Amino acid sequence: MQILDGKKAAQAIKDELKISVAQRANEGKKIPHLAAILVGNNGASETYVAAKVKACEETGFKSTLVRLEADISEYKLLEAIEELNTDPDVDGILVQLPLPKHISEKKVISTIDPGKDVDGFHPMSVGKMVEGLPTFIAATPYGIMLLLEQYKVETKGKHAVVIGRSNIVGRPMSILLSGNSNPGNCTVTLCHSHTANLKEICLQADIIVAALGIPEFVKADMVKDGAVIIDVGITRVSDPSRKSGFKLKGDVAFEEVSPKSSWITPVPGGVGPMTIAALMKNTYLACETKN
Ligand SMILES: Nc1nc(=O)c2c([nH]1)NC[C@@H]1CN(c3ccc(C(=O)N[C@@H](CCC(=O)O)C(=O)O)cc3)C=[N+]21
Repeated sequence: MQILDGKKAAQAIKDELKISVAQRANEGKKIPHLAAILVGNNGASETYVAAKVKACEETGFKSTLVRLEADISEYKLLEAIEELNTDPDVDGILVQLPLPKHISEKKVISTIDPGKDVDGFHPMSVGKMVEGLPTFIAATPYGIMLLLEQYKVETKGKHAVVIGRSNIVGRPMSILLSGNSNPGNCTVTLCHSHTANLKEICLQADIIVAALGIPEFVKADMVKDGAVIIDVGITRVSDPSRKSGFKLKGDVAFEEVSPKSSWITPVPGGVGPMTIAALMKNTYLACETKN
């Protein structure tokens, strides 16, 4: 068993970006600027957005955090996005999900200027990704691809089983892994809550991407010897022995699954930090393309 160390790989990406940004500054060029919108004060969202702002500071990016009340109207939120769309200094826009129930996430995502869509959630970005055209790729699937690349994990000809069909992780992941480049060239099975014989399908997997959001769902008896395990889950479960009152659990039962795996991502320290590194790469790309 070997660890796919997302924390380390993410640091390497941020170090590279930091040098590129310093070089741009030296040449008198514009520095990347990420604007994040946070609606309400969901605890997990606060943590993630704070981590994104911190990553900007570490790499020399400019960042702006726009905080809006949980009861803001959809119209007001769309206005805030339009303002960032037209601000020439802003390169990347991210609206932290999930949003309050009264706001349409689809409408919000579609309002973001596709040239600034560093989350890669806009239908235009998704369409380009499906066609294999250069575009912003959603940060979590992109981060996973970068991690596989960094550790030179062989994917060609492998059977990848993706569990979870969300627009932000499972579905794009299935498309990227089946793509005609490296990493990729997998045969992909996309599983979800209505999949019959999930255990049997998982047992055939050379690569499992667990992105369903149920803590410790993937058990040892679902995993073939030598499989590569990518754990996208990050559920907060209560743990009174900790200062924070919770600990993070992945979608994989790490203790029993890891001995069977060839490669495995830990939680925390796996996919999470790579998500942020990928977002930074997208923001740098947005800046470079525009300026
Ligand atoms: N518009 C939008 N874009 C996103 O990219 C987005 C989003 N909404 N909503 C929620 C998910 C989740 N997400 C994570 C980012 C970092 C960590 C991360 O850094 N995790 C650390 C631990 C952080 C902690 O202590 O909680 C780790 O796994 O090591 C996790 C999850 C981005 N998402």
